[in-house]
Amino acid sequence: MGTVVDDGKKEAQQEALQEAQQEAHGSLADLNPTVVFVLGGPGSGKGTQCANIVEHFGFTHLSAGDLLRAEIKSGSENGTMISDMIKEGKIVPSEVTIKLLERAMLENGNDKFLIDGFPRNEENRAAFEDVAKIEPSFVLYFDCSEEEMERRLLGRNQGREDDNVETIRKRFKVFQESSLPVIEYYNSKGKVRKIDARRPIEEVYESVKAIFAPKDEKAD
Ligand SMILES: Nc1ncnc2c1ncn2[C@@H]1O[C@H](COP(=O)(O)OP(=O)(O)OP(=O)(O)O)[C@@H](O)[C@H]1O
Ligand SMILES: Nc1ccn([C@H]2C[C@H](O)[C@@H](COP(=O)(O)O)O2)c(=O)n1
Repeated sequence: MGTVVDDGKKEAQQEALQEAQQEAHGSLADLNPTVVFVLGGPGSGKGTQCANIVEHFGFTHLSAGDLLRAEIKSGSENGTMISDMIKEGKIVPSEVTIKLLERAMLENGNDKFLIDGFPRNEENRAAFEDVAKIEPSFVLYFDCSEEEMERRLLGRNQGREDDNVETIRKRFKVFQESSLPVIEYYNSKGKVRKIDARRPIEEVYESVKAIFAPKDEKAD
């Protein structure tokens, strides 16, 4: 049985979700955007490859992690909670992340989005489906070994508070336990395009390109 505090928190989360639903029905449904989810372990190269796709295929890149970090910087009332969760490698409640994604999509003006690092768990996936009523066209999955991802993250040098060995290992565990089941879910629907992300950046991009531009079409 939940405590009064738990119940209050759940109620607030539900209210926030409902609010997001109301906003979304009117507008995201009208926009009816093309969405590609970009998933893979921390440091698998999602952001790096998204930058290439944006340049050649006219998508807008929305990184859930970047939106959450911007929310912390903005001084929002959720900032401390988001920051604490990111430092622990934990996944922020869906209603917070979905609101940020929704706002970013609606403000953007494009109708083709790469949504990077989302959905990160079943709660993210189900809540997004519920609120946005959007099915991804497909899911790009960058598959990489933990050893290689750790090497890349420790060399990333962007001053991220979660790029330290202790948090990186927690992020790997969360990826294994919570994010892989989401990839499995989409795989069972034939939506996953898996890419061997252990190779050099240019080689990985060759495989990415083949997915976005079928043989007889050329990227800009
Ligand atoms: N194929 C690659 N080979 C070697 N280094 C790479 C490759 N792809 C990306 N990198 C480097 O690895 C680091 C992590 O890449 P990137 O930020 O794109 O990963 P990510 O999957 O978006 O990570 P996160 O989920 O933590 O945000 C960066 O320093 C990037 O330059
Ligand atoms: N859907 C998401 C995406 C990200 N986060 C939090 C937890 C992650 O460890 C952190 C960094 O994400 P990244 O930039 O590595 O994709 O942001 C989340 O809670 N929910």
